[in-house]
Amino acid sequence: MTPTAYLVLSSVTVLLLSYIYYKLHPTPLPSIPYNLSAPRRAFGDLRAIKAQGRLIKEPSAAMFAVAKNLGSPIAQLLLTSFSSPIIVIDDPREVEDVLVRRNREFDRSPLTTRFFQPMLPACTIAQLTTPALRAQKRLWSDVMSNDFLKRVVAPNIREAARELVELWGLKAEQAGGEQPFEVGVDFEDAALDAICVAVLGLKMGVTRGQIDKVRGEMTGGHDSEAEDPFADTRSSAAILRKTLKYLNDIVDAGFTSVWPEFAFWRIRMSPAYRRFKKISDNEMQRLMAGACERFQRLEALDGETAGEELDTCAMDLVLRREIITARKTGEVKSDPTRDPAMLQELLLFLLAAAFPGPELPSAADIVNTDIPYLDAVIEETVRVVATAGIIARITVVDTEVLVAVREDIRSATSQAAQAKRTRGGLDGDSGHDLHLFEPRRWLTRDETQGGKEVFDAFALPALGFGGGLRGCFGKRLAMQELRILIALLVLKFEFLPLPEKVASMEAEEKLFRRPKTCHVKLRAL
Ligand code: HEM
Repeated sequence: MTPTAYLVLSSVTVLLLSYIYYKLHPTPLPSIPYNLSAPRRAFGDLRAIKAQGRLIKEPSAAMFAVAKNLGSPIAQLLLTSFSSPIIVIDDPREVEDVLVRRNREFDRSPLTTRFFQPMLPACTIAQLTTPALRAQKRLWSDVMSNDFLKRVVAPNIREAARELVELWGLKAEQAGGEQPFEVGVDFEDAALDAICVAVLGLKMGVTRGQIDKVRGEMTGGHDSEAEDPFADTRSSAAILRKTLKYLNDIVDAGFTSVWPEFAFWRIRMSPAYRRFKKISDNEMQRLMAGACERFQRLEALDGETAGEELDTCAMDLVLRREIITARKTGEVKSDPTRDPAMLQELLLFLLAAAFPGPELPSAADIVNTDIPYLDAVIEETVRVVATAGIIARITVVDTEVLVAVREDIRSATSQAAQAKRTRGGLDGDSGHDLHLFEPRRWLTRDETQGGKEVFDAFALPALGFGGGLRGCFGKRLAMQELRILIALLVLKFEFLPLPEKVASMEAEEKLFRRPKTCHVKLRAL
C-alpha cells in the first residue's frame, strides 16, 4: 500500500469512528424532561438502565426510574442517536387515553414485538397493525365470545382448578399444615391443562401427573413402570415449557444487552436453539393436525344440525370460522395472603352469599353468580401484580401527549373520560394508597338498587391488560380463569400466614412479571 493510500484509509477510518462515536451520544427531543447528563455520555441512559434492570431483575422498573428520578410523569430515555427516541409515561390516565382512545395515532411498538419475532414471527403480538393482522384477529375472535367462554372454556378451567385443589389438599396433608410449600409451578400446570383442553381439545394431564407423584410419595408406592396414559401429552407440555423458556431467554437478552439485536441473533444461531425450534415446529404441526382431525370427525357427526353446538374447543371455532369465511369470500408493599380480614371477608361472601352447600360450585355457578367483592379482588389482583411491566406503543403520525397536573391542559378525550368517573377516579377515594392491595376501591353503592354494593369497573384506569385495538386478546379468558381458581381455592382452603422469608411480594420480569417466590401455607376446610 502506498503512503498516500495508507493516509487516506487511516483518515477515513478515523472519520468513520468519530462519526460513530458522535452518534452514540443521544440527542434529546425538545420540551420533554430528560436526564441532563445523558447526552454527554456514549449510550446515554442505556448502560445505567440495563445495569439497574439486571440488579433489580425488573428492567421496565429501571426504565420508569428515569422519570421517577426527574420527579416527572413523563421523561425521555436517551440511548443513542441511532435509535428511535423512547418516552416513558407514568400517568395512568394518559396511558389509558393513548391505549384505548387513540388507536389511529399509535400502534404496537417494536420494543415488544421484537421479543416475539425470533420464535413466533407470525403471531399477533409480533406484528404491527396491517389488514393481514386484522384478518388474523377476526379468525380467532369467536374464541373469546361470552358464549364459548361460559359453555366450553369455564368447565375445563373448573376441572383444572378441581385437580389443583386435589393436589394442594395432598400437599397440605404431606406438610402437616405446618410447612409452607411452593405453588408457582402448580398454577402454571393448572393453566396449561385448562388452556390445552380449551384450545386444542387435548387433555395434558400435567396436574394429574403431579397428583400421582405426590400420592406415590405419601404411600411409598409410586410405580414408575406403570403405563402413563398422558405420556404423549406430557412431552407436548415439556415442549411448550421449553418454548416459554426460550421466549424468556430472548426477553432477558433484549432487556439486559446493550445491543439486543446481536444477542437475539446469537440465540437464533446457536445449534441448541435451532434443534429445539425444529422440535417445537414439528410439535405444533402435530397438535394442529390432531385438532383438524378432531374437527373433521365433529363435522362428519354434525349432519344437518347447527355446528357451533358441537364445538368443544377453540380450534373448532377457529376452523369453523375459517370454513365460513372461505365459503363467503371464495411497587407493591402489601401482601394479601397476610390480611386475614380480607381473606375471611372473601370467604364469607363466597360461602354465604354465593355457593351454599357442601359441594364445590359448578363452573356455571361461579361464572354466572354476581359477587361484587370477588370481581373487586380479581381487578385489584390484576392491577397490583402488573403482569406486563410496560405497555409499549409507537407513534404512527405526529402527535402530542399532554401529561399535566392541570385538568384543562389534558386532551379532550382524557377530560371526557375523567368526567364520566363519577367517584373521581385517581383523584377520588379509589385512588388512595395505590401501593396497597385494597379490593374495596372497586366497590360502590348503587342508590338505584337501594344502596346495594356493586362492582365499579371504571373506578380507576385499568391497564393490566393494556387496551384498545392491540390490547390483550385473552383478557376475558384470563379473568374467567382467575375467577374460577380464586373461588375454588378460597372455598376449599384456609390460607394461613406465611413465615417472613417466603412472604414476599417481590417480582422478577422476563416475558411476564412473576413473583420471585410463590408459597402457601394451607389448612383444608
Ligand atoms: C392474567 C393474564 C393475562 C394478562 C395480565 C395479560 C396481559 C397482556 C398485556 C398487558 C398485553 C399487551 C396489551 C397492549 O399492548 O395493549 C397482552 C397482549 C396479548 N395477550 Fe394477554 N394477558 C393475559 C392472558 C392472556 C391469555 C390467556 C391469552 C390467550 C388466550 C392472551 C393473549 C394475548 C394476545 C394474543 C396479545 C396480543 C394482542 C395484540 O397484539 O393485538 N393473553 N396481554
